[in-house]
Amino acid sequence: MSVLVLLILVLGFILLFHLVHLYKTRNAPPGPPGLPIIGNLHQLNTSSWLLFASWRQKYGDIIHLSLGPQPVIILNTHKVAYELLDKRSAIYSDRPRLIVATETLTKNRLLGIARWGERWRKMRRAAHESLKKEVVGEMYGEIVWRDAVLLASGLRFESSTPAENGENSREEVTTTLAPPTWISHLERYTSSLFTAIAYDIPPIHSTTDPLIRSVCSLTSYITRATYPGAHLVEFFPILNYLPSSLPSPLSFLIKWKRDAEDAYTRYNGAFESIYARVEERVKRGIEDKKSFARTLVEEDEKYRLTRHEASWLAASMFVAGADTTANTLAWLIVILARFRRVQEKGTSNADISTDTPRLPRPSDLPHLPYCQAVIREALRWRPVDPLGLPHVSVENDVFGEWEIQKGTILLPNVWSMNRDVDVYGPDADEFKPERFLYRKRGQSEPWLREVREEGHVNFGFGRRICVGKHVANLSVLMSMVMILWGWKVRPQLLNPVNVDNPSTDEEEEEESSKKYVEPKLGKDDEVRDGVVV
Ligand code: HEM
Repeated sequence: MSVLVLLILVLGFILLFHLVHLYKTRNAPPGPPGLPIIGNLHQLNTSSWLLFASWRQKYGDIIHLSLGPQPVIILNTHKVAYELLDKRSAIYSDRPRLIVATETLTKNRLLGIARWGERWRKMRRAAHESLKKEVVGEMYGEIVWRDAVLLASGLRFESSTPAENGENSREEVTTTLAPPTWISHLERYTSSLFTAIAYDIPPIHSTTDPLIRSVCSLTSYITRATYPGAHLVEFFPILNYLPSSLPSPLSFLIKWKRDAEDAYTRYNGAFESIYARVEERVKRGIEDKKSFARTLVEEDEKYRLTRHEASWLAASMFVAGADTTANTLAWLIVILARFRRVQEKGTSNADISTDTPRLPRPSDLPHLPYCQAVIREALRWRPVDPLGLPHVSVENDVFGEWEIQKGTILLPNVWSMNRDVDVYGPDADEFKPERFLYRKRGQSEPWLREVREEGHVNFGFGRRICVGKHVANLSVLMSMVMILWGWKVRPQLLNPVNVDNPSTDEEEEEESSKKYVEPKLGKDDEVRDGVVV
């Protein structure tokens, strides 16, 4: 009898919860129906951007979902994203409450996931002023160049075999790198670059350097912790009140807390001590190159950051920059290997026309429109952040005929926006750098088209737009140009003949390219734990 009463009570509660939910969302934008309590949680998968894009036909540009009690809105087009996230950014610039990643692991001091408020504003201002387009080239151009040289030359030292010298003075070398190796080169490069930008520390040469491991481990901890469904406590915040030491068998309920608190102590110690070293050098008047941390120390009166905030802000640079940039470069390598024509055009654009062959310099980059177009197209075509970063509304709002409740999570579907045929035309799915180029009458060389936000939305929106986008563009372009200048990138051969088939005959080349292992460009194989793909 009592079991029956309990069952009726539970079912009654579920029904009541569902009715309240339906009432609250009666004016929300359209979306797929969900189940009581869990809403649409069961429909999410590891490439939800594809699912959301497919829902566009049925429900439209703006779609409402419920993840448990959490209202979520998917923005599938530029138009709705600009209307809400750009034009109304005073309402839509908070981040979701993340008990593990934001509150416990980073104490709300990591800029990318910090909640909207006074601390975020202070940190954002300091970051914005030190990473503006006008200062980036001048402050970090040399560091970016040095690390790009190290990346291109570093690729040479694994299983390199000198080939016959060509007629020109460049020695030709063939290197075969398995994916984990070339990807770890990219990770070494971006960790080295962004720790140098943050603190002006010497370049890191080894892929197994402890600093690299630590940067990668924090980034992957955060990306895993921010993925929806990663921790039960995000759906049941009451678990946050359990003491850190629960006896077994209940201790698993609180393991996330012990792990995140220990990790916070470790990372905080490392970030504060590296920042204190920069402070010490500034106080002693030691002349160093510019670095982000150095600017924060020198301008501390202006920005009014505590040391705790400043040291986490400096760390925010490499946490936000290293993984995104390494993955963008990884896609570029796949693209260069896959599209030979693109590589050839890029190489002739990067082979700077001087009489003496020399390494490309940052000052050459504005004169390489084809290479710039390749970067834009790579970001558009294979966004490393297909669902951007979530924004949260801080007020109730009305958009057209719909209501958007305070506390709603808005997910910009970058993937869908970057492939919108209404914006890019019927060839939106194709990799085509030429879409960003045009020719002036009477001139043979192409020019880079002026387009809004470089023709893609990978860097996000409104007041939370990527603060490091100018450094990202500079470093990705410099390193790609350096790789093109020094290397030919080829997929590994199934049959190791014709590595560099000099044939110019189209058909023969087409035939020989069938012997290459096609790099996988499937839609389902691209997820690497978390929000960065
Ligand atoms: C290709 C590389 C990169 C991509 C695709 C990328 C993308 C993004 C995106 C989508 C956001 C969130 C925007 C939004 O909320 O609407 C973001 C924020 C951010 N990015 Fe980047 N980023 C890249 C490189 C970098 C680099 C190199 C740095 C640092 C030097 C950096 C620093 C940041 C920071 C600090 C934030 C947080 C801003 C805030 O929340 O106020 N990013 N980035």
